[in-house]
Order: sequence, then C-alpha cells, then structure tokens
Amino acid sequence: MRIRFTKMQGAGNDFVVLDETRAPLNLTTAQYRWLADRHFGVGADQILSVRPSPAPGIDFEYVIHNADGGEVEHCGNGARCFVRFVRERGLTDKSTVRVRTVNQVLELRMLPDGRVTVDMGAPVFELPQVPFDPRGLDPQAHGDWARWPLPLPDGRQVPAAVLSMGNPHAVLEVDDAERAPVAQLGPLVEAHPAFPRRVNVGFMQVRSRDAITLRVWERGAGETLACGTGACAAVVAGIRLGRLDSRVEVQTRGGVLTIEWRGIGSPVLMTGPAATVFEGEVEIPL
Ligand SMILES: N[C@@H](CCC[C@H](N)C(=O)O)C(=O)O
Repeated sequence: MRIRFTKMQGAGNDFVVLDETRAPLNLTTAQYRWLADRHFGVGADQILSVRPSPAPGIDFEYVIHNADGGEVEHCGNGARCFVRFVRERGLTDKSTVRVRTVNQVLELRMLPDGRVTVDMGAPVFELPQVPFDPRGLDPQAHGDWARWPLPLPDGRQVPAAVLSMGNPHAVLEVDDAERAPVAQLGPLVEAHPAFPRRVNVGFMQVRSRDAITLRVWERGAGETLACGTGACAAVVAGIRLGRLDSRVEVQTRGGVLTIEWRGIGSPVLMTGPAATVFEGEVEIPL
C-alpha cells in the first residue's frame, strides 16, 4: 500500500502526520512501528492520524501512536503540529480549532507569530498503583504525592511527582539535567511495577522561579528532544512543590516551550513552535 505523509516537528519532537479525513488507512501496529522506524521507515517519535469531526462542535479527531506502535492518549507537541497541518492543507481556516483525542477535547489557537497555544486541560494528581512500598506507607493515604519515594530494583529510592496530563507522568528533580542518567533511569521508571500502564519520565532542573531545563524519557519512544505533556507535568509539579511561579519557560534539547498554570482545577496552557519539514509518499509493507 502506498501512502502520503507529512513530516513535522515541534521543538524537535518529530511526527509522521497522516490525513485520514477522507478515508481511514486502517494501519496495523506493525505498520505504525515501521513508519516510526528511523532506519527502515520514515522515522518519528509519534505517528499522528487526523480524522474527520466525530461530533457537532468538534472540528477533528486526532489519534496518536508512539514509535513502538502503541496508541496513547495525548501528545502536546503533536497537538501544535496537528493544528498547523489542518490549516496548511486547507482542511480548516479557523484560527481556534477544537479536536477530540481518545480521552479529551482540546482547544488549539494559532498565534500571529506562527506558534500555537494549546489548552491542555487540568492535571490530575494520582498516586502510583504500587504492589509494595519499602517505607511501609500506604501510598493512597500518603499525602506527599510530589515527593513519593519510588523504590528502584537496586534498593535506592527516587522522589517522584506522579500526575496525569491525560497521559501518565513521573517527574524527578535533578541538579543538572544535562548530566542526568536519563538513558539508565528512564527505562527503569517507565516499566516500574508502580505504573501498570507504564509512564513518561521527566528529569527537571529548576534554574529559577520561571525557568527549568527538562529532559524526558517518553513511554514507547525513549528520550525525545522535547515532550509537551512532559513540560506541562514538570511545571505543575514544580508549582505544587512551591519551587516555580505560574508562568515558566521550559528549555528542552529541541527548543523552548512556555507553560502557564494557575493552580488546582485550572487548565494548563502550553505555547510553542510547530513546523512542517517535508512531505512524501511511501510504500508501506503489509
Ligand atoms: N511527545 C509527546 C507525548 C507522546 C505520548 C507519550 N510518549 C505517552 O506515551 O504518553 C508530547 O509532546 O506530549
């Protein structure tokens, strides 16, 4: 089967975007994985499928698959690319677009400078579903969610803030993000038994009350140059720890995202870049 695709990136988090507004492609998990493969396929952190309006008042539906082929709930950088995609292809001329993901309706706004602001919804504070806790604490009764002592297989504990931005995140605070053991600790925490659905793992260095540096080991994709939902989760965690103000610049390896959050019950607003890299056609193996 031959398919057309658009390659896009938001702060270096890269995507293969598929237009399914006229007809579904019905790709298999293996085909999503092949598209994301940087050696045998096109190469991407996630595959975004744009589908027609699922309900009145909603402009489109968009479905996200990680590089490992698994479908996921949310992708912040992808949401910004999605809105540029539908406008550049003439699928809408609206500057505010409403889109349904698997578990949320998002509102996305194009800014005059080409960046996009996404209303990411309100964060949900969760405690891990733990089979054990070395300190004998009941995690559901243990109030300090932002510094939950996550036990590692080697006996160490790392304090983690666990929350959902529609998708699951664990945020660890580090002294120096550039030197953080992302490739070692990332996979251990991603697959930790405390997270039956696995988890995205952020390594946050607080530089000042309005600036952090962040690296993220993404569930199903490994370390990416930026993670939009990861940036939101880190800023929310930093604010609840009393370490950050309500508007924060997040420096990632691929660019800067601006995150704003006014506290419990409020939505998180994310602003950042989105760009088309190239378009192409590819014969996709069955
Ligand atoms: N790159 C994304 C997040 C993509 C999904 C994530 N890996 C998950 O499994 O939840 C972003 O920009 O938010």
